[in-house]
Amino acid sequence: MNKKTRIVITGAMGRMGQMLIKEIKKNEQTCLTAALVKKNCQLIGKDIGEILGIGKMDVLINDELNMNKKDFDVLIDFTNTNSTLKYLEYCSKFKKNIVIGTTGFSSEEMDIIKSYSQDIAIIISSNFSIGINLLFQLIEKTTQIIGKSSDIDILEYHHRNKIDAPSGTALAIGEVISKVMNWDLNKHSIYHKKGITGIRERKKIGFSIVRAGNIIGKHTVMFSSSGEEIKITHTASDRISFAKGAIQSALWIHKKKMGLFDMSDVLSF
Ligand SMILES: NC(=O)C1=CN([C@@H]2O[C@H](COP(=O)(O)OP(=O)(O)OC[C@H]3O[C@@H](n4cnc5c(N)ncnc54)[C@H](OP(=O)(O)O)[C@@H]3O)[C@@H](O)[C@H]2O)C=CC1
Ligand SMILES: O=C(O)C1=N[C@H](C(=O)O)C[C@H](O)C1
Repeated sequence: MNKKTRIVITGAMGRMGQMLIKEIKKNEQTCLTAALVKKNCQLIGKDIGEILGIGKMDVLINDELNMNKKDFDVLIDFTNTNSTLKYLEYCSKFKKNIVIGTTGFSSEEMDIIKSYSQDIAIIISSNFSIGINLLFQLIEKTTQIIGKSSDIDILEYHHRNKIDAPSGTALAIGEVISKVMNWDLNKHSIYHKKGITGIRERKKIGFSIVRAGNIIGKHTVMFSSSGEEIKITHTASDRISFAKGAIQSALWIHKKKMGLFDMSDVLSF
């Protein structure tokens, strides 16, 4: 019988961490070997399964990845940028592959992540849902056809607790559009407008951001041209869509030796 892929989850008590652990428990191809939380968390030493109400998993909540390299195959991280880079360093040291879901990295931090991919295999994706990765394809095609004759806006909506903006997904959509249009996204973006802003500039992508309630994640791309408007929207109604994609990615990257990949490699779109 094939061995299960042994997974470490960081940010175990986070919104994504909890969803990932629940899905790992259900998946016959995976098992959880560590559930990591911030230092001095009150839950350290307790069984993660019992805390999440899904039955004892014999994995005690911990704040240190003090395992030697034989204890896990892949680490999945949905925490914050500083924490992710710490775990990435650990994975590189012990030649363990990593799935990164955390968003909000600077371009310098992305360069650091890329440098580690010479030693280990890394999957990083701002959005592990299949739907958003399909949307990337739809946006690329739409931009090729009507990008030159449209004002293009990206509207993203998330829960009130999201600490980064715009979303990683919105930026990824912006990069898809910029690549087609041969633009530098940093120079071709418009953010919140206030006061007498003047007429909208052409050749710029407008970003609009909403943080409210418990919105899981919604992204709308709007192409407005004279006489018509096209809107393409993806709505995530449950974090399970992200968790399933991240776990599929962990299974995919388990045996890879090195390299930097994203969800489109896993889906082989
Ligand atoms: N790529 C994708 O498909 C998706 C990406 N995301 C991204 O994932 C990230 C997390 O999102 P979400 O789960 O909603 O956020 P949460 O804040 O709910 O979860 C993050 C968790 O990480 C914990 N944490 C912080 N530092 C450390 C550390 N050093 N070691 C271990 N745990 C730590 C936090 O603890 P504490 O609360 O005590 O600070 C928290 O429990 C965000 O960047 C978000 O944008 C989210 C959904 C999908
Ligand atoms: O913080 C979230 O919740 C999400 N963040 C990701 C992003 O920044 O794009 C993905 C998803 O939209 C949910």
